[in-house]
Amino acid sequence: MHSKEQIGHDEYQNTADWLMSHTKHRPLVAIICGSGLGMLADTLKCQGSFDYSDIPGFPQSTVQGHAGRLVFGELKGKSCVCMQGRFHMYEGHSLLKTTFPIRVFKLMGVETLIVTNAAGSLADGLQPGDIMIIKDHINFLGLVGLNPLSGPNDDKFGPRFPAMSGCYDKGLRSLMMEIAKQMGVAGLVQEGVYAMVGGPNFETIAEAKLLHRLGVDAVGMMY
Ligand SMILES: O=P(O)(O)O[C@H]1O[C@H](CO)[C@@H](O)[C@H]1O
Ligand SMILES: Nc1nc2[nH]cnc2c(=O)[nH]1
Repeated sequence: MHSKEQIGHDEYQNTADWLMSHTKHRPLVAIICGSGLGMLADTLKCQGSFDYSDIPGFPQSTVQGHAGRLVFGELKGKSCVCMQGRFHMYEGHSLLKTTFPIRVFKLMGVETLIVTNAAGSLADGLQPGDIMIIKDHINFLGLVGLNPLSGPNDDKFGPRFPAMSGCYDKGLRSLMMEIAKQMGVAGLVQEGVYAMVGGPNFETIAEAKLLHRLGVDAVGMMY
């Protein structure tokens, strides 16, 4: 990492404490709503929401279609927190800032993180509008050293050298497939490999061909 930026444990804790003192919800699940999925948060019951600009330490959303709001509430009886809008590196945020909310959620007791995003499909058989469940990823930024985990390690958040072989939970992936079958939309859902690039430009034709040959099924700009 070339940036010397660091965020101390206290800063994450301050934000987590502020949120916990401003909501009665104690979510175990966090959902990041990508482009086009913000309306999911509007369906939560017993809602309480905060504009990112009112939350101490939180970065700000600058992308159209990302409301910039943290919504707490119940989804099918489960307490959860939804990000209506995420932070991207192409907006000018450091990678540490793009991932800031995740560590805050961890400190609030969240155990399951569901990430969603808009992406470009490269796989044969993956049509615009289909849903791809991420089974593995290629982090092109990480491969060249641009990683939010670079810098001094905070052991309270995890080990210095985290294993990545099981980072997308198999049980949750199977559950999602099962639910798609029950809903009669299994034909629109498949598993695949996601690649993260910096954006904000979409890929050239040559880049898309290269990614496809490398085994990438969908490409996007979310970390
Ligand atoms: O759902 P999000 O994160 O916005 O994902 C994708 O959609 C936007 C481009 O259309 C980019 O922000 C890209 O990252
Ligand atoms: N990089 C990238 N991000 C996207 N977000 C939505 N579509 C795309 C795409 O085709 N490429």
